[in-house]
Amino acid sequence: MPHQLAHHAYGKHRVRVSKIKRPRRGAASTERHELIEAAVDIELEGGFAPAYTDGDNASIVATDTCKNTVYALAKDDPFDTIESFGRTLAEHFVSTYDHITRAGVTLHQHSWARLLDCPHAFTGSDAETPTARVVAQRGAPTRVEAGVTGLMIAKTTESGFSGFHRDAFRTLPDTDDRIFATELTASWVYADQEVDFVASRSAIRKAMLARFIDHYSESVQQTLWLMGQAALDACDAATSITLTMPNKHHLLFNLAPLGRENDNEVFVSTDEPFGWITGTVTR
Ligand SMILES: O=c1[nH]c(=O)c2[nH]c(=O)[nH]c2[nH]1
Repeated sequence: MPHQLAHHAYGKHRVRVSKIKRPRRGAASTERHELIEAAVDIELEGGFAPAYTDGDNASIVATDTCKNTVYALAKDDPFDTIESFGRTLAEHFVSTYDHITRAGVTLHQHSWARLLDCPHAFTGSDAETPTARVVAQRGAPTRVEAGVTGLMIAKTTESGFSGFHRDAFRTLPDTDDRIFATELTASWVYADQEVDFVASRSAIRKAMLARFIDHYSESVQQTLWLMGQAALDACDAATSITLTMPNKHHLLFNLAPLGRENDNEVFVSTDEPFGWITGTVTR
């Protein structure tokens, strides 16, 4: 046979599920609710090759069934965190179906924060998104990663970029005072599953943000390295962390033709192209 199916996986993406949790039941207007919401991606690997190569669907757990599984288990599981719910889902697929060898579940949380002190009203924000990725694999421990994406951070000084490589194509001047703006994506791996996911997430987020502002940044690369170390120092349960920090350039606008000085005050923000900087820190 001239061709081989080198890799195959399938599942359902963007299954949007929300759950009202009612820790204390009471009258409708006073009962205190929690609202958790996520978009879930499911990817299954295993003995599905005949569906691709022979048109034999017998082994296929339909992507529609994958979708239904999310809602059924959202009912059965406490859905305390995206990490714990992701683990329930991933382990369900591997333990229920003999021919599924690996289930990857990725969750993006839509955060709802309580509106004033109302027991049943919330405000939402789509920017900073907590994430989780859980991989259950037959014969191996389940791997839980947690993270965040879309976390916008900026500082308006205490950042420069100088001394970088000189050659014929370099035009960027050295600077010792610039805007440092980025949209942080980070994900960290837990050593085992007996982790307080809420406390660990909070400690890592706080440590990364505190480190972002506690030094003069020589480059995005240096700050990424410092933030990664701070995250691991803040959470014994995390073994490694990957950060991605696009450089959201704010370029000094040339006001001279308009008869004005620009004393590091007026910038043009550009989306593209952007600097792309990533790194993984381990113990
Ligand atoms: O912090 C930075 N790192 C770079 O690698 C780089 N390259 C660039 O043009 N500006 C910056 N800034």
